[in-house]
Amino acid sequence: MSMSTSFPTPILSHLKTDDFDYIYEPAEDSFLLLDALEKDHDRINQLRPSTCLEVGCGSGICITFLATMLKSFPSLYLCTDINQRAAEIAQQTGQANDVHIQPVVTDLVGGLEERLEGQVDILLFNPPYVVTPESEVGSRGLEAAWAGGERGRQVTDRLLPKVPDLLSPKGMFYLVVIKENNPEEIQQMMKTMGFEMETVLTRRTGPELLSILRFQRTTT
Ligand SMILES: C[S@@+](CC[C@H](N)C(=O)[O-])C[C@H]1O[C@@H](n2cnc3c(N)ncnc32)[C@H](O)[C@@H]1O
Repeated sequence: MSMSTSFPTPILSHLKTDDFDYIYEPAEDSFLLLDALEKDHDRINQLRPSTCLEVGCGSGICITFLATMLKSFPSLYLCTDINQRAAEIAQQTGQANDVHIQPVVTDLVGGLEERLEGQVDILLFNPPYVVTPESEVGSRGLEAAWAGGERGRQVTDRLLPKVPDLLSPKGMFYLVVIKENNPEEIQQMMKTMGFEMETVLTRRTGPELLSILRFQRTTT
């Protein structure tokens, strides 16, 4: 039986206004990902996740929300960010919400791949998805939060080939995209790696048509 449960948005009152000069301030994309996780609560619960990983955690709002949602499971909540300040703040966000998350400062999942091989039950990525000149990609500061280069896919496309090695057999990968990222092409790329895609939620906010995509190994 499916139960509709509502989980609180993580407390962020420990953040100061000037923190957002350095890290990504949660916005509609972040909140859409929270809504998608809440919508998928039963599905995620059934997986009994023991290792969850968010790439590009920023303030830590998403991985903290997931940890809060799954509080009854003893699970490892890891997150990475290329921005050191984001990693520091994400840890504080976990503490402020009474959950333990472990941030790592690295590029995508650099240094963790071997250790996490086949272990990740839930993988989250709200990437820098805005279409920008290629030259704007590669910062370790605030620009890294949105600059996605050509079609807004430069960073996302580096993570996709790593997903099959990271995910556990029933693991699920949640990805935030906008229409300009060409989700249909991402679907095809992931299909060749043995994954099927479902769109969990879609929402228009201003000029952005945002979607949350869920990938899981194709069942035969
Ligand atoms: C759109 S923000 C999302 C932040 C947060 N997850 C949220 O939803 O509010 C993208 C995040 O990815 C991080 N990021 C960008 N490139 C990265 C990379 N190569 N490796 C790890 N993190 C990266 C940025 O620093 C930023 O915190």
